[in-house]
Order: sequence, then C-alpha cells, then structure tokens
Amino acid sequence: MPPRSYDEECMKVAIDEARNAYLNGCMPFGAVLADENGNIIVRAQNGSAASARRGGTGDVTLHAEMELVREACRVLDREGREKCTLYTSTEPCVMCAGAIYWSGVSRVVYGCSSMQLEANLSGPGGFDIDIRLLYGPYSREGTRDIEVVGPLLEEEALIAHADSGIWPKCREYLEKNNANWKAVAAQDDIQVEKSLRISGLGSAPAVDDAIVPIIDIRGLEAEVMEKLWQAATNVGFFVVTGHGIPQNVIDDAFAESSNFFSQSVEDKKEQSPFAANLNSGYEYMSQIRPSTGLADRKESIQITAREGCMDGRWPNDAFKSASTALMEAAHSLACKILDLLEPRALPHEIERGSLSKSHTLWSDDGQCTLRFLHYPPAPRADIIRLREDGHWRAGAHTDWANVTLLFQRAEDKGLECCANPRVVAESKDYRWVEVNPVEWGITVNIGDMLARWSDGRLYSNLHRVRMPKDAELDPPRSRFSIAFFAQSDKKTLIKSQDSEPITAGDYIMSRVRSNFEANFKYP
Ligand SMILES: O=C(O)CCC(=O)C(=O)O
Ligand SMILES: [Fe+2]
Repeated sequence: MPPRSYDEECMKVAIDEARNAYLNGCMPFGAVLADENGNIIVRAQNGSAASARRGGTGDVTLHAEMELVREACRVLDREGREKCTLYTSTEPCVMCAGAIYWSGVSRVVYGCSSMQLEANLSGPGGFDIDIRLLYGPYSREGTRDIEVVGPLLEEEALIAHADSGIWPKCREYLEKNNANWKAVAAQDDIQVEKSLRISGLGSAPAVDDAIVPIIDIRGLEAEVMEKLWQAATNVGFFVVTGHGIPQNVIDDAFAESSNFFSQSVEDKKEQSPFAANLNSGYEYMSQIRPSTGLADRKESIQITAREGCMDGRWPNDAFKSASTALMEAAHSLACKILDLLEPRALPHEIERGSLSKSHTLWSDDGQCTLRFLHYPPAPRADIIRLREDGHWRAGAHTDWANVTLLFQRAEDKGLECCANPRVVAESKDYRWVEVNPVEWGITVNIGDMLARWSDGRLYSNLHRVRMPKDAELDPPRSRFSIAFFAQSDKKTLIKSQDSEPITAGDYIMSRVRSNFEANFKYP
C-alpha cells in the first residue's frame, strides 16, 4: 500500500518517542496514533526497563504499542480507533500485533523491520515476525484486514537504536554501511580526550603566566562583546566580574554543598540516587575520564533542570532552594554571555537570541545542569601514592556544554587550563596555566557544544583539577566548587557547516555515556 503524505512526519514523532524512551532509561521503542488527517492523538514509549530498574513490577508487557493501545482505548471509542493509523518505530512483536488487532485500528506503519531487528539489533530469540503474516495481504481467512506500510524511515529508526547504545551490533552495522549515524558525531570530541592518554598529558606542571582575561561585563556593550570574543576564541576561558549575582546566593549554595557532602556516602546515595540517563543525582568517584582512564578523585551531585529529573533526588528543602536560586542566577548570566557571543559565533542562526532561548529551565526538554563538586581530603601518604599512580582530582577534559560557569571558593586552588591552546593539537607540547579564584569573579569557559556549533571559532579548552601539592597536604583539605553547565534543550539541532547535525539531547547523552559507561545497565 502506498504511504500517505503525513506518514513520514508521524513516523518521525514515533522515532522521537523511541529516543525519549531510552533517555528515560527504557528500551528504545516508541509509537504514536494518528487520525485520518495525520493529527497525532496518542503518543507512547516503552516502559519495561524503567519499571524493573526503578523497583517497579518488572512488567514485561509495557511495550510502546501496548501502552498506546491501552491509552487509545481510554480516549477513543471503537469507531474512532478504526479511522486511525498506528505508527511504531519498530515492527511490532507478536504480543503487540495481537493488541493492535483487537484495538480495531485499520492501518499500521512501522520504521525498522523485524528482519533488521533480528539481524542487527537483538539477534534471534525475540518474538517478532513479519506482521504481514498476521494481517495484511497474507492474513488468515476471516480475520480483519489491516493495511501495513513499512519499513519507513528505517535508517532513522536504526540510528535511534544505535544512539541508545544498547545494541552493539547496530553500531557495527551502521558504521560499516556508512549511514549517517549521529552518535558518531560526538565521538570526535571524546577522541580528543582519549588521545591525551597516549601523549603523557599528566606530567607537565602548570605555569603561572595568566592568560585568562578578567572581563567586567558592566562596560559598553560593543567593548564587552569584543573582549568576550577575543577570550572565547583564543583561550576559551575567562573570568567575568560585574555579573550581578549576589554573593549570598553563591555563599548559600556552598553552605548547603558542605552540609550535604559532610554526610556518609551511603546517606548521600540514598538521598539522591544517581541516574546516568538523566544526568542527575549523587555519584562517588565514578566518573571515568577518557583522558586518564581513571575515576576522578571527587564526588558530585548533579541537578539537571528538566521536569522529573530530580524527583526523589533532592536531598532536602534547604538544598533545593539554595540550588534552584543559584541555578536561576547562573542561567540568566549564561544567557547574557551567550547573547553577547551569538552574533559572531553563530552568524548562520537567523533569529537573534535563539541560542540563549534554547536553554529552558525545568521544561520537559531542558538540559542545563548545576553540579556541586567536592574533592575529598586524604592523608598525605595516600595523596602522594595516588599522584604517582596518575590520578587527578579531575582528569583533563573539555566540557560538553555551550558555556560553563564555575564558582570557586577563594581558598581553593587547583584548576588549570591549557596554556597554549590552538597550538597544542599539532605539537602535543602541553603547557598548563592556573585558573585561580578571582575576588567577585566567576570563571567561564566555552564547551564543546558551542565549539561544534560555531565550527571551531569558539574554543573549548582542556582543563583539569590537580591533586594537592606537597605544601597543601597538612592538614588534609577539601576542595569545593560548583559548575553550571548551559546546555541547549534536548531537541535543539546543533547544525553547522563542518559537522553532522546532532540534537543537543543525543550530544549530551553520548558524552555522559563515554564518562559513565558502567552506570548504564540495561536488562
Ligand atoms: O572543580 C573545578 O574547578 C572544575 C570542575 C570541572 O571542570 C567540571 O566539573 O567539568
Ligand atoms: Fe570541566
């Protein structure tokens, strides 16, 4: 049967739902129901994995199509359902095919075929067949005919499967077939960090020649813009003063941070369980940097400002109110800086202000993250041994964000950025410069998302947090910092001349995965 004019549009939404499913920790399957004019009436995602992992019932029937049929029966009568088409990102299994049959829908369109599912995703052992054997041209005598269209947009459907990271065979298949696999795009940035391991990055000590400019952003707009541009394109790091964030908002957040981290690891885990797929919650020495292959000597609690991410993950009310206040203030400042950088950074973005507008707080699509960091103290002998074994408080990395705002306490040194960026990529002669706290200043750095979006005009510089020096070992001291990562909303398309387009959601997920691989467990 021929596709209809709106079939592709509806299929794209079903594939989107598949992506949302895996971002929510479930298997990557999605489905939608549309009326005869292509208006989407119901959307559904797979919910199986989440229910098992979050201590639910482990219900294995929560396939996207089952969820969709259940909801369709609630919102439409039989007559209404008969006029509808069901779109599913992957050809239904036998269980779902049955439910679809009983629902009365007259048409099914699928993305990825059962044949592909078996050949390049799950392997044999599923309960999937060509649904035309059940309904459509080969249906058994007496059963109702259901029109079947598919595969449709199969490559897009496969890419969503590959991006989910749960089907290694699918990656291999797409790599071999040179398909436009978007997750590969972010691999370039991960490669930069990995390559440092080979080049002996850790050994060069930091030099003291300040190259990180301090910019008072209260000045004339044109002048401020020029200074920010020079800093963002040459060093990728700068300190802003005159930013307007009240000191008590910052102090309150640090006070709550210190309260939270003073508890036992078990208590912290219980109060804010880590969810890698939501980039939220508390982790303890589990972020493995591609540059070192070792876990950072730190603990952190990540607050991702997206609806639902922090449900059951706020340690207490005081922490919540201090961190949302700082999130709000940091977000406004980040938007201001992005607005000032945008005209030259993204000349191809037509609508001015679209960069900062792509950072919504607490929407269902938001990705901005506030991260409280604590680098625990340790006895002298331990630190010396760890240093010798190549450990870092934070191994060299670039940030994933558009921009990062870093709040440092006056007494905490240790952050270093690459002193000779732009040159170093070829020479491998790494030099490092200290990025120390500046009174009333907030450190800002460009991240990979904006570097990619601007085709490298803005520079995402490597940085790291060193272990304490000998003179800093007695008494053993903590280091605290707070980072705000301004990251575009999940659906934002990062489109530039030199790189494959990728959504900001896929971009962040592939970076989270490269750092927290061990935390992704699928059934
Ligand atoms: O703690 C710091 O100073 C830096 C933290 C950092 O670079 C990060 O979390 O990305
Ligand atoms: Fe960083």
